[in-house]
Parts: sequence; structure tokens; C-alpha cells
Amino acid sequence: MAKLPTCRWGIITTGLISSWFVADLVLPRPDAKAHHIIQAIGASSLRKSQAFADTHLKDTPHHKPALYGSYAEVCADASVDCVYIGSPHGVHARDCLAAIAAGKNVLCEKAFAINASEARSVFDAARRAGVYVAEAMWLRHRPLVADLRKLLYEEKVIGDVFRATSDFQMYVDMKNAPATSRYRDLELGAGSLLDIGIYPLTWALLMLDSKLPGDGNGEGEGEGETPRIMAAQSFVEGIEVTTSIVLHYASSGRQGVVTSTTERKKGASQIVATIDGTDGFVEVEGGAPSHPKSFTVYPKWTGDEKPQGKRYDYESAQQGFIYEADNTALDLAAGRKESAVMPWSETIRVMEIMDEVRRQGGCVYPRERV
Ligand SMILES: NC(=O)C1=CN([C@@H]2O[C@H](COP(=O)(O)OP(=O)(O)OC[C@H]3O[C@@H](n4cnc5c(N)ncnc54)[C@H](OP(=O)(O)O)[C@@H]3O)[C@@H](O)[C@H]2O)C=CC1
Ligand SMILES: O=C1OC[C@@H](O)[C@H](O)[C@H]1O
Repeated sequence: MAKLPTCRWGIITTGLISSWFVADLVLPRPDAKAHHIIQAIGASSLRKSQAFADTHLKDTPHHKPALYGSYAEVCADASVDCVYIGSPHGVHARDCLAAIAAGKNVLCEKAFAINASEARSVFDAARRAGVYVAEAMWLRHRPLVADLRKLLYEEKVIGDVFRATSDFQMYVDMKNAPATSRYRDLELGAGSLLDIGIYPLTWALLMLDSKLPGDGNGEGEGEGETPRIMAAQSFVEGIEVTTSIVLHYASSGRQGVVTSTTERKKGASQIVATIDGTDGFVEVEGGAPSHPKSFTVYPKWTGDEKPQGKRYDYESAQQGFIYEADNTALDLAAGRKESAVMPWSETIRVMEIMDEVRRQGGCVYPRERV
């Protein structure tokens, strides 16, 4: 049996997402594609690293990470194979560039940067340093997504796809949020689009294009057609809180309707995306567009009653961060410098689309003002 690759992770920051990422990596599983070791944890203080390890690694004594009171020490740790960056998106470029300068491979949270220009500067640095860098857009790595794309574009289970919709709702009390909160601080990239709107946008890009990077053998063969964008944004306290985007694909006429808001609390379980085709439709169910758990394929609805659908379930003990971690380990083992699922060109394409949405909608970050 082939030996599984091992990735020794250096975790940078001890916020919410780092806790979710680590929780997935340390869960035992029978069908592992790679071994993951939490090798180091770095935070703004040693006390925070210690508290993170005490809380999130207390039941996994075989993970004994080095604990640091800075991010630089994680990057300098020769035992770390890949640095995972869980800081707010406004400082992703800063933290990526520091890790790259130290010669480290990087998996960085979404949104990868504030804009396409920042993303390009990080990839240019990675190219020069010869290290691996990838955006941790976990939705792209989910087996559910690959399976659904096969059904849509190889088996054509709903005929010709003509529309996709997705909406991400999350409540943030913006008026009372502290000025230092990443939901409020524009220097940290506050706004619904970069934080949550990126998922509905990703659903549309994934569901409306027949060929994309990551479809085939891991070499990223599709390029992705960039649709025409029509967008509007609304603001509370100067922060973008609601974004609506229509995407129109010139070659096929396909449309995407994608929205995000931090002004509305979501229910416990919901339909997080829909895909319409000439012969049927698909509803994706889950907790949020970032966290799909199943999908149901329906035949065309013509009568009064909703037709019977076929449901595909993807419930698992992990939240789903394990897939991006596995794929990173496999990329590194194969000597790749870019993710086979989310190559640099795709991160830049998404950032460019979000730049255009913000150009139309009016969300400008302070460092972008000339
Ligand atoms: N994939 C997913 O499902 C999710 C992704 N995210 C992404 O992860 C990133 C972080 O989000 P989240 O974990 O919710 O954020 P938190 O506010 O919970 O944590 C952010 C961490 O970033 C560090 N940090 C570094 N610089 C700053 C700064 N200038 N101001 C404030 N904090 C700073 C702090 O780390 P330290 O511990 O060192 O003090 C802090 O703990 C975002 O980019 C977000 O989009 C978030 C949630 C879910
Ligand atoms: O990526 C995300 O998904 C879940 C949300 O809670 C979070 O704000 C966002 O960053």
C-alpha cells in the first residue's frame, strides 16, 4: 500500500477559523488521504497559543505543537511544512508575504486578499521564492461539489443548466460591533462580500461553467469563463452589509443570482444554493453556502406538487476543512507550487470579479483610496 503523505502544519492565529481547521485535522478517520500533524501554533502572545492548545488539543496528546508568541517564530520553525494563515483578510497579504520570505509553503484563508492586486503581489513573491501558496477556499475542495459538477456536466441530469442562485445570511450587530472587530474594521477587510458573499459567488462560478480548474486529473485544465457582472451594495456605519450580484455568461446565456447580507439571521437549516436546468433542478441543503451537507436532484417541476427528488448525502464528523488540508498535503507531496483545485489564476479571477462588484457597489478599502 502506498505511504500517505504527511503534512506538519504551523497554525498562525488562534481565532475562530484556526480552531475549526485544527478540530477537523485532529479527528481520527478510517479513510485518510494524508496524515496531518499540528506542529506549531503562533499567536500575538504566547498566552494565546497556550490557551488554544489547552482548549483544542487537550484530547489529542499525540499532537504536541511548539507554542510561540509570534507568527515569525512559526515561519522560522524548520519542522513546519506548511503555514496555515487564519488572520483577517485585510492582513492576509502581510502574513503570506512574511511566511514566503521565510521560505514557507502557505495555505491562507479566504478571502485571499483585499483585492486582485494584493493577491498578485503574493503569488509573484511565491513564484520568486519557489514555495507553494494556495487560498483555503474549502467549498471548492468538497467531494459534494465535484460529484455535483459531474452530474450536471457529464451526466447532464437536469439537461442544460441555465441558472444558479445562492444567498449567505448572517447577523452582525454593526452599530454595536467594536471598532476593532474584523466585521467593522475596514483595514481588516470588513464587509459582507469578502467575508460571506464569496461563497454564493463561488457556487455560481462552480455551477455555471462546464470546465474549471480542478475538474480532471489535478492539473487544472479549465480556465473558467468570466461572466458580465451587475452589482449593488448597501452600507451601515460605512460598512458594506448587503451585496447583490447578477452574473451573465455571454457564451451560454446562463445567469447567476448571488447575494449576501450581515443584516439577517439565518434559520438552522436551509437551501443554500439552487441550480436550474431545462429538464430539472437541484437544491443544495446545509447550514450555510460554505457548509453544504446534501443535495437533491429533481426532475422538471410542471404539476402542482413538488416532484420526488433523489438525495445525495455528505454528512461527516468533520466540518469539511479536512478536504483542503488533504489536497494541500497531496499537492506538496507531488511537488506542486499551486493548488490543483484552486490555482493562482482562479483566486485572481475571483478577486477581480469582487473588485468589479465593489467598483459598481461602492465599497472601497482605505488603502485603495488614492
Ligand atoms: N473558511 C471558513 O469557513 C471561515 C473563514 N474565515 C476567515 O478566516 C479569517 C479570520 O476569521 P475569524 O477566525 O473568524 O476571525 P477572528 O477574529 O476569530 O480571529 C482572527 C485572528 O487574527 C489575528 N489577527 C492578526 N492580526 C489582527 C488584527 N490586526 N486585528 C485582529 N486580529 C488579528 C488574531 O490572532 P491572534 O490569535 O494571533 O491574536 C485573531 O485571533 C477571515 O479572513 C475569514 O474570512 C472565518 C470564519 C470561517
Ligand atoms: O467563512 C465564513 O463562514 C462562516 C462565517 O461565520 C464567517 O464569518 C465567514 O468568514
